[in-house]
Amino acid sequence: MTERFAYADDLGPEQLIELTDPHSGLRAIVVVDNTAAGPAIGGCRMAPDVTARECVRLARAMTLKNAAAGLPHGGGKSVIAADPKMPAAEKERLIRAFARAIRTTGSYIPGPDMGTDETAMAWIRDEGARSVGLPRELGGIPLDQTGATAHGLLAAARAAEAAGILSLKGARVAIQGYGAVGRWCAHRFAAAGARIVAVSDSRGAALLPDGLDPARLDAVKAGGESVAAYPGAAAADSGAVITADCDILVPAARPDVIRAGNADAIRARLVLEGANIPATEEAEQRLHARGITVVPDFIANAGGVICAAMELRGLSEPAAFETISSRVFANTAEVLAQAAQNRTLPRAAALALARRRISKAMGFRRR
Ligand SMILES: NC(=O)C1=CN([C@@H]2O[C@H](COP(=O)(O)OP(=O)(O)OC[C@H]3O[C@@H](n4cnc5c(N)ncnc54)[C@H](OP(=O)(O)O)[C@@H]3O)[C@@H](O)[C@H]2O)C=CC1
Ligand SMILES: O=C(O)CCC(=O)C(=O)O
Repeated sequence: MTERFAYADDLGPEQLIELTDPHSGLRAIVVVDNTAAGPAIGGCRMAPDVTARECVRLARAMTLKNAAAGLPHGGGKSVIAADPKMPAAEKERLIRAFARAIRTTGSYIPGPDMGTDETAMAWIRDEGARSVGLPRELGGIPLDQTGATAHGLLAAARAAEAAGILSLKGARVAIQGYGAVGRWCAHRFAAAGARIVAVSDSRGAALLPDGLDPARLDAVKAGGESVAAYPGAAAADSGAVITADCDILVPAARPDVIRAGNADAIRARLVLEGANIPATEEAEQRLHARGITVVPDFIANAGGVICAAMELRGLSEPAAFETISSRVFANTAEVLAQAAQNRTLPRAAALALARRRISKAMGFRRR
């Protein structure tokens, strides 16, 4: 029996649920990690190669993220094992089957994540389940369409700038992933005076030391091509972005892309974790030893879930965005200051911050 509880520790997970439906072909996992602070919020991911372990790790990242951001929410996550690029009608059928299956799975509220978007959240709501990150027409603040997470990542960069790590103006930025998070990062960092020197998607990368224009990147993607087709840029493998010559690296795609095997080749001075769990523990330690600052995922990419929580409370879009920048800036500043003072990794400082809040919330529970 013990192998059934291989993931359990002092925080969770409270629930790990496998969902299958032979009729629709649904195969999904929901993990509700910890609900001491309130109902669990976390994205619903669709990818062909997701695992239960990945979902457990992602749900834990949400527990830490929501606590660090001071939200009255616990952490959860769900993964649907399927190709997100399947025909639209098939995808809608699968998401709707997922929604029907989670109507009774307790305390979990999904939002958009890799392979899902605002429309998917609307289908979930339409099937009678809860969801956040809804289209405006349903009273939502569409967090992917508005770039909520990138807004927070820029605030994290500004906090790093205030801590004297680098200057944003003229900084060379490399971004892995050109979806909801990566694309908006390109736009926001470029607007803040940085230069986007490398970008990738699932099919390849584009590198241009003089700078890629986000509007042209959008046009390339809108034409159905990979960013690697950007006119005048050097095309490379998707992975090339990780070790590109840059000042700021923003991984904004898959887990564990920064690992022992490539950590020593990273040339950035600042890594802002836009993706969830993009670096292994060993890799973060190696980067720290080389003087590279890593702002951990659950601090840097909290913009999306802050937006989702503000939507649930009926706040306006400008108020939600103001909350994102102030909370992500303050948390990043605090984590960097604590890490410098205690000579620890920023992740260690961030964990201490989040765990303090979770412990307090858990202290109010019946024993
Ligand atoms: N959406 C949000 O608000 C939030 C998302 N995150 C995290 O950010 C990450 C990205 O999410 P999101 O932007 O929503 O996802 P999307 O599905 O919108 O976009 C994912 C992007 O990653 C690209 N991609 C997939 N595999 C690879 C690969 N192996 N190498 C390079 N690029 C790849 C995709 O390529 P292609 O364009 O070819 O499909 C696409 O451009 C995830 O880790 C997610 O959990 C974190 C906080 C909030
Ligand atoms: O609810 C959301 O979609 C955003 C939260 C999320 O999944 C994340 O931050 O990874």
